[in-house]
Amino acid sequence: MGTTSPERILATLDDAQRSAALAVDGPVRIIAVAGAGKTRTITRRIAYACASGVWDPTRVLAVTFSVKAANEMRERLDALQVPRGVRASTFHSAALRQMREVWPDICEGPFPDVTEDKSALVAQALYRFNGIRPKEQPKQSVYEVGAEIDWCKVSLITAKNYARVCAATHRTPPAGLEPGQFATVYEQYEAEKNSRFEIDFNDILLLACHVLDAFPDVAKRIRRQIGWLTVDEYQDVSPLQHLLMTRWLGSNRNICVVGDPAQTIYSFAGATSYYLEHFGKEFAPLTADIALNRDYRSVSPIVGYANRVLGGSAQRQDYIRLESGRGTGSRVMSRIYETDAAEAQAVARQISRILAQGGNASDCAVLTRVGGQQTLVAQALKQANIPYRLRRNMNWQSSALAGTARQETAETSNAGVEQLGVEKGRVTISTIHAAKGLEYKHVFVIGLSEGLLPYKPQSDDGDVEEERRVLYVALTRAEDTLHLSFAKRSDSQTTYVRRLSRFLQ
Ligand SMILES: Nc1ncnc2c1ncn2[C@@H]1O[C@H](COP(=O)(O)OP(=O)(O)OP(=O)(O)O)[C@@H](O)[C@H]1O
Repeated sequence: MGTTSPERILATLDDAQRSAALAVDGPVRIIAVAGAGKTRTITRRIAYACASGVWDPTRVLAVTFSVKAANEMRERLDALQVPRGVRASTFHSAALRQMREVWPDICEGPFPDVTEDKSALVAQALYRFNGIRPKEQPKQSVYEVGAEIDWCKVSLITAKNYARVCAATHRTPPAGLEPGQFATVYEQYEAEKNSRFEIDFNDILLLACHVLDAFPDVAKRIRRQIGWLTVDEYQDVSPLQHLLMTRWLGSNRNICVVGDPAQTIYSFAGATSYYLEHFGKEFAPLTADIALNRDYRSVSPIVGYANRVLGGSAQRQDYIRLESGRGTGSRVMSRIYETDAAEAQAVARQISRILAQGGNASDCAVLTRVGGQQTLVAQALKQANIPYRLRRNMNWQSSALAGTARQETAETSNAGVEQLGVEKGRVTISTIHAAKGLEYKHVFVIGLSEGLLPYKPQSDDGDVEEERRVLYVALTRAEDTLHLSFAKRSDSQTTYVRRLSRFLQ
């Protein structure tokens, strides 16, 4: 395979992207709005530094949060003919690989198994606490307790500290438990896991932090493999991931972070844009601090709409205004329907029209706040003989482990493909969270009413702000046309009338 010349690698970058790619030493922050080409910029920065001989490819690590994003990065690096030694992976798979590699030097026994069934551990922990047999534990409680244990771990909160954190932050434990009771269940979970000689996903990172702290020789070996570290989606880093990042670096300052504070949509799971915002202080002085504000993805009416949604925020000073990198296009369409079924059928009709005009099904996406909204849309597309696939986000952390059979998102599809031919593909019906990082020519965002977006009118301002960012992520997936809608009632029998989402008023 030939190599691409350093200058050719930079050829398709604009001035701001180019200056980010040229800053190959020391701490670099790139704040990029949606569609600003951050993936393009960081992959070309890596390719340029390797091709020009400044970086040793075998010591380059780029981490991101999902298997999908890591695969995408690897594909782009391959396309740029970056030497194989460059690693693009998730935090979890990078840490797991390191731990498996060094384990024989620090421990006699085998490396523990990564648990395949966290719910079983949680159900067992609840059983030890309340005496209800694991199989009879309410599924919702098991899910919520599992999510809270994850949140504690990524937030670096131990069972011992949990009650204090709840008191200080007015946090309510899940499943009707008191803080002290939840702490007991959390302890039981840890005990059950240890007794099975298993670790969970967060333990991989906790273990890596511990090994890097406690075994200086091993730490030196791991750090030698990470000469240049790039962290993508840095607005979604958790305190645990940040801790690991600092342990990987040691005294090394070759760190590049890239992210968008307006796309933080995982705060509920412990992610925080704090580290992106404070990177300048933490790693001062920075070699480069670059803002990419040109959206190359969306036509200007969509960019204008996304700016309006962010502009309505009390935190708008934290977000960067988008500039359109493309010309003008169709205006954003907004519609109100009588019922959810009418909304779904209208979306199917509009997609039929796009297809009749020669469009591809794979260029269309219907985005929903929650998975439950997808059934009616799927039925309507099926009735209209339009092939589709469903994307739902699984637990975002368990999706972060590459090299297992796990998929980034749960995907199912209907069998109508032969109607259109494979080359015309399928319409994507996706939750907004699962569509993060993706782009489609035609996007339909449905259910834009109070209660659905923002999801459940929430009392906490922080939660509502996160919902605004979720909407922003949805809007900025669209390239050419954007269709917004909501239905007044869930069905014709319901008397409760929904109101338009506050974000669109
Ligand atoms: N300099 C450029 N010139 C032309 N097109 C560009 C340029 N930079 C990026 N693009 C295009 O803009 C779109 C978005 O780029 P990319 O997927 O790299 O963005 P991103 O910043 O990672 O997106 P997001 O954060 O919204 O997920 C892509 O279609 C890409 O090809």
